[in-house]
Amino acid sequence: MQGGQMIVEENTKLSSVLTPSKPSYIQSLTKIVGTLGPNSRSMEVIEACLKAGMSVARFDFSWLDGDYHQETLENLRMAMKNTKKLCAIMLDTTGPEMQVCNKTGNPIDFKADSHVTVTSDLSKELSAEVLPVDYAELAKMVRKGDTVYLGQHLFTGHETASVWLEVMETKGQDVICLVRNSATLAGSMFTVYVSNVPINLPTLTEHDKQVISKWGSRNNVDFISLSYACHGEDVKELREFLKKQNLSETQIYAKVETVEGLKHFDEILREADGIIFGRGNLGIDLPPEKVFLFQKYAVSKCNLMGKPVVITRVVDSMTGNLRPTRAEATDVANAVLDGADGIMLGAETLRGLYPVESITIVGKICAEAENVYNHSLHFKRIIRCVEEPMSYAESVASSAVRSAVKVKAALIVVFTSSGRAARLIAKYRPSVPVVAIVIPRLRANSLKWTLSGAAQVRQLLGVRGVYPILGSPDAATSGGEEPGLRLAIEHGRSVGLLKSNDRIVVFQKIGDSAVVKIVEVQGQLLV
Ligand SMILES: Nc1ncnc2c1ncn2[C@@H]1O[C@H](COP(=O)(O)OP(=O)(O)O)[C@@H](O)[C@H]1O
Ligand SMILES: C=C(OP(=O)(O)O)C(=O)O
Ligand SMILES: [K+]
Ligand SMILES: [Mg+2]
Repeated sequence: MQGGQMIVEENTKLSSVLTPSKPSYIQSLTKIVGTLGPNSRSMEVIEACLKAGMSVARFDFSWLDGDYHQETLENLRMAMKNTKKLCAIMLDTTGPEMQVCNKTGNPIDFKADSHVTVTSDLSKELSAEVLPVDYAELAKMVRKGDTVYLGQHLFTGHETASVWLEVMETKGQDVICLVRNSATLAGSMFTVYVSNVPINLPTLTEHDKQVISKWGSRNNVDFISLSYACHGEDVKELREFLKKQNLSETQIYAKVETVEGLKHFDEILREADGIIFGRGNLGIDLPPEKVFLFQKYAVSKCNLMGKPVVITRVVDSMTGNLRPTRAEATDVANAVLDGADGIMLGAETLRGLYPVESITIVGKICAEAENVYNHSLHFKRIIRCVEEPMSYAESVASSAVRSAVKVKAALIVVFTSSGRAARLIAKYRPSVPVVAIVIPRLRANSLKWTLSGAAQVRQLLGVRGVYPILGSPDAATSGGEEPGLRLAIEHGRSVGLLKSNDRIVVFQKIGDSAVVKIVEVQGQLLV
């Protein structure tokens, strides 16, 4: 393998900048998580989002109730049926978050250098001078000089969409603040965030537990995004809770978005199934010049562990514009070059004017970055860090990725039940798509038999480069290995990823051994 030491392939040609990329069935190997809300909840818009490349839908319970999200989810289900595109479901917890309710929905103008009283007295009316917040301990937790941010639900980095307040003094349950920038806040709810001051509530609140046990169970959610994860223990606690709710298959993505989370990043990563790198809040907790540094560390650690990592808040300005800023577009590409598995869109899809365009443009940027991503450098870095002796599966999975490069394969096919084998292949970041055939398993509890597989398929939709399909439970037993492989080839052909004489690399475990083989599309064995 070549590649050199640069983060992009050293043989990248300047002329490629001017060459338009060919459209492909796969918009990008990097996955796109879209937050669904008022501007992205109709079946038509969701269909367009799926076609544009959204493969995970986030339901943010910081805002509105289960009935509202249920309606959106029903639309998503119809949209999946109509487009024949799968999408995973992510429930995002509220966590210890403070909110201001704007009952009238009228926009509120804040003027720089004016004063505002933030109070926990909820009988007070909301205005540009008084902000009632749903947290009784607020005045006790802040001190003179602290910074309080106030923004629309999913506040963006735009100073015109969020307000920065400086604490002057506290009086009883009131906090008197100086308004630092002029802004107009619209919408029915504003989020309040005090930079670097932990709020005295558990990461998984009682409200979150209720939402998970009702909405999460009813819909068998694929992922929980655990907001404000601060310790490995937070993830463990949620895992225990999920078991009790009969949701033990649900994966946990810890949203690391505070300095507390940063301090305990390694233990959080150990416990979680994936990480959401929440730059919205982190961008407030950390000085702007430090965020990239944590991003590099976090993405690299996730890559080494082979756990998916999703970067948030990339194209904030697309909330109101058809094009991202130059800095945002470059930032998306850099997240891909860092090694991110996914990009999460928040305000852009939830309440932005251009949800579909935001997904499309992010997908295009990701695809361009993937084209020049230095896969071999990544491969070498990962393999250097795996302890020896390697597990057989890891050794063979990495060989599968290497073989795919050497024989210029068009696809890698992997058989998996839990999804583990597909993640192992993805860890080595192949430059070609990985079609994961998920073989369902029959499971029994004291009451009934169930087939696993559907959740594992959807969960792989969050892993860079992996395209899961559900195999048949008897593929492994009836007629040997061919039916499963045929399914992958037919799928690859039908979507234009494979043509005659293309080679594919197959990774599978048979009994206790893991094997790689190289197959030509006609079915003729080359090796
Ligand atoms: N060619 C094939 N066709 C159909 N099923 C296969 C084929 N190769 C392997 N399998 C089955 O796929 C499943 C993969 O599961 P497993 O090896 O446990 O992966 P993981 O550890 O990722 O869950 C096994 O049940 C295996 O028998
Ligand atoms: C994704 C983030 O948080 P939220 O869930 O509030 O959108 C973030 O802070 O980047
Ligand atoms: K949330
Ligand atoms: Mg956040």
